[in-house]
Amino acid sequence: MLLSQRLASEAVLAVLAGRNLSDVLARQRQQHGELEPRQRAAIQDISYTALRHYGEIDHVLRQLLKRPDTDPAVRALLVTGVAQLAWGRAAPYAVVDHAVKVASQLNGGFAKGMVNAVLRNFLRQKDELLAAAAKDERARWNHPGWWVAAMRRAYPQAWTSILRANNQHPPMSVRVNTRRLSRDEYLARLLAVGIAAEALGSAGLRLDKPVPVDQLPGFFDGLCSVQDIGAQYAAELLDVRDGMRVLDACCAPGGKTGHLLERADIALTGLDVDAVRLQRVQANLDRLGLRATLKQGDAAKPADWWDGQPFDRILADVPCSAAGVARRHPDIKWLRRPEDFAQFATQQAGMLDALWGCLKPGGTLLYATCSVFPEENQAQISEFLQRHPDARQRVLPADLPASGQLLPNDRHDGFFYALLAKT
Ligand SMILES: C[S@@+](CC[C@H](N)C(=O)[O-])C[C@H]1O[C@@H](n2cnc3c(N)ncnc32)[C@H](O)[C@@H]1O
Repeated sequence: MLLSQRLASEAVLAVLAGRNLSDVLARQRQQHGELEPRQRAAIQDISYTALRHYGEIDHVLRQLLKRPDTDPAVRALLVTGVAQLAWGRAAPYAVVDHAVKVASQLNGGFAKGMVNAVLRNFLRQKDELLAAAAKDERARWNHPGWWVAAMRRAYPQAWTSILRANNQHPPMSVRVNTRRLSRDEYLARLLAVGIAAEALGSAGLRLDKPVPVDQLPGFFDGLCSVQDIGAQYAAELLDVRDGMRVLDACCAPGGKTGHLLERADIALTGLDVDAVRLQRVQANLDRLGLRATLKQGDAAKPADWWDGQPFDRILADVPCSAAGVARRHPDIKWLRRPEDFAQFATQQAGMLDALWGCLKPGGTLLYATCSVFPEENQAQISEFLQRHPDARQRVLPADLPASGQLLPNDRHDGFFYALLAKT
């Protein structure tokens, strides 16, 4: 556990310094080839728990630390230690003992005694400290105050359930490759190996409990993909038909690309600005036995990659704050800044405007984000409609909220969809 605690605290330190948790964990795995699967799982578990509860932990540490200028590496070690003591399964004495050993390796070990004292004080006063944290808004909701305020403004009824959902463990869902077998046939195969699931949507199954992908029957042979139920609406909404020319404009890692190709025999171009992420799209298509033309390029600059032949359908699954999937990436809550939204909005508007020019009259563009912030969603679309008199926003099918805004819950993540028809 010593190495797991050290690497988890280093991951939290990196996130608090502004880095993306998935990237940091991936880098650690490359650098520490010796890590066993259970250690990798422990590092992920500790760092995710620490960031899920960071508002509370930060509040607790402000009470326990005498000096506000604690060394950041030592503080990150305390953050992970408190997370383990409050929400972990490891024996408290082992957590404290190992944290002290990690501290002895940091900067000459000056903080050993302090780490020991702070963690023991936390154990002694845990209930009172957590009760005090529950009275502070940032700590109680484990979100930055500006985020809490924004959700309250945008969703006067639902804001508490959104924030609560963001702090829960996400559900795991699969999409059945219906070119190979039906949803119900795959459900029977899951049940046969003891994996219980509920059918949702035309190809979706939400598992009662997450499982490693290698336990999913036929996963490596392309019988299914792991994909949130909310994300599975995209391909359904775009309503692709045999023979259509389709552009998946921000396609990596290819979750929706695969789904579009499973639904009809289409000529699909998958575009992404990130060449490394495009390799994952190809790997996903290979696993599913599907084909697309993949191109690296900027969706806002069609002149660099477009042959001038208009598309019947365009999926614009644009980069966004990812606030709707914060429970899958708990670092997001602490990495985003209010000023990021103006930048996202400018980028999204640039892509939408450019992609609109690539769509056939009579064609449809689906704008999608995994966000719950209105400025990236309907506000963005309302401005787009002002700029483009040849665009109409279509009514969504009745099984989706009329607003297009899916909020995170126990069935799916938070997503936004707007279907735009070109007259
Ligand atoms: C939300 S993700 C797409 C997820 C994908 N559609 C799926 O279902 O698996 C957004 C993607 O947009 C890509 N991206 C960011 N800026 C871009 C740009 N200017 N042009 C094209 N792709 C871009 C990112 O690399 C990222 O892969």
